[in-house]
Amino acid sequence: MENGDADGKPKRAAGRLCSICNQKKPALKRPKTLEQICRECFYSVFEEEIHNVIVDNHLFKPGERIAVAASGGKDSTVLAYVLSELNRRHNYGLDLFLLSVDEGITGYRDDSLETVRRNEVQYGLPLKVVSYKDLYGWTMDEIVKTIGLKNNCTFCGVFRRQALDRGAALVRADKLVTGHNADDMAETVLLNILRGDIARLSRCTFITTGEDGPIPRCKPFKYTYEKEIVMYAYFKKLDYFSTECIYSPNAYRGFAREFIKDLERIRPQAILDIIRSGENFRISTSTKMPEQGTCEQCGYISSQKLCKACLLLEGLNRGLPKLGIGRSRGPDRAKKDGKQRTLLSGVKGSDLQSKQCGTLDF
Ligand SMILES: Nc1ncnc2c1ncn2[C@@H]1O[C@H](COP(=O)(O)OP(=O)(O)OP(=O)(O)O)[C@@H](O)[C@H]1O
Repeated sequence: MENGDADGKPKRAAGRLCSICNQKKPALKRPKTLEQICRECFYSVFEEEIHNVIVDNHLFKPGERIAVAASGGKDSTVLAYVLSELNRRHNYGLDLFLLSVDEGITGYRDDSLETVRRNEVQYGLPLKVVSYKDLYGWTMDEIVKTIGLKNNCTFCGVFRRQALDRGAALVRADKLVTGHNADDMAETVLLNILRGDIARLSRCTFITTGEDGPIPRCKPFKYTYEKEIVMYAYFKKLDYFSTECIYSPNAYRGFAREFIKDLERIRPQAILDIIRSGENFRISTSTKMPEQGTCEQCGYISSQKLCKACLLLEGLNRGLPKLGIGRSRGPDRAKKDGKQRTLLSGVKGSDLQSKQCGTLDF
């Protein structure tokens, strides 16, 4: 029996000492395992789990330039901090820097970018900012004025994905890392099941994606719980921005989020189980998948003639902002749908099948 008292009862049961080091008083109940542990042991398991994920999945090679997609929020702030610590401690030999996208959302992104600018100094990581205005000629404030609140996340998700790739190319990054965490991953698995989106379901749990695209993206927090990220940021007193986007109610994802939180309350392991079931999902080899090519207009990867960003931009610039919105329809369905043809006159049939909103893709 470990650490037995004279009466034979283990000390751990009394809950007086950290269940890892058995020396210090516990400071928290670890959300992932419900163990009572001290602060130092929490830092160490939190950081070492991330290190193990990095090593086991061969995420980086020495000498690589790594862009940390930094929004100023808790996840990417903790990611930038922990990666720079691990890089030093384990000699990864990485050249790290911060990459931020300014979507042009007054009262939200301007404030969070201030946080990233402070992080640049605090962590000694150079920062590059790219903006929607420079890349696309539109800010999100202007887009929302044109299209209203509904569907604005589609524009933002598609544009951000491409903006991060373009920013990473500008600074000659070898890889991009994002702060997507285990909760985000489990939500996305659920959402892709609910939508019946087989293609995305099969790839949304990959730790690295886009190896055939402009730049590979990695998610070192794939198995890291959101609650632990918040605790880590809190105990370490990291400087991050915690306001929600003013344009993003994102109700559908919100339901999945609440459901995951309910499951977590009953059984914390549920988050990892959902990720594992997504990982074990296999598509029949006879299922036809979209072929990847490049956009005729901008040269970005696309399975259609025009990439989704160009299609959305074309709609905005032509005063038809709904042009690229909505789920794609097969050509037969589109042919039968007279209304659709009128709205999309001048746009070729295949454009209707452009990729959907990037928000369900990591
Ligand atoms: N404007 C941005 N600039 C750079 N990276 C971004 C930006 N917005 C999101 N990201 C990247 O995408 C990840 C997921 O973003 P999302 O908005 O879904 O998350 P979040 O959970 O609020 O993350 P965070 O706490 O880091 O803001 C972020 O952790 C970050 O790495």
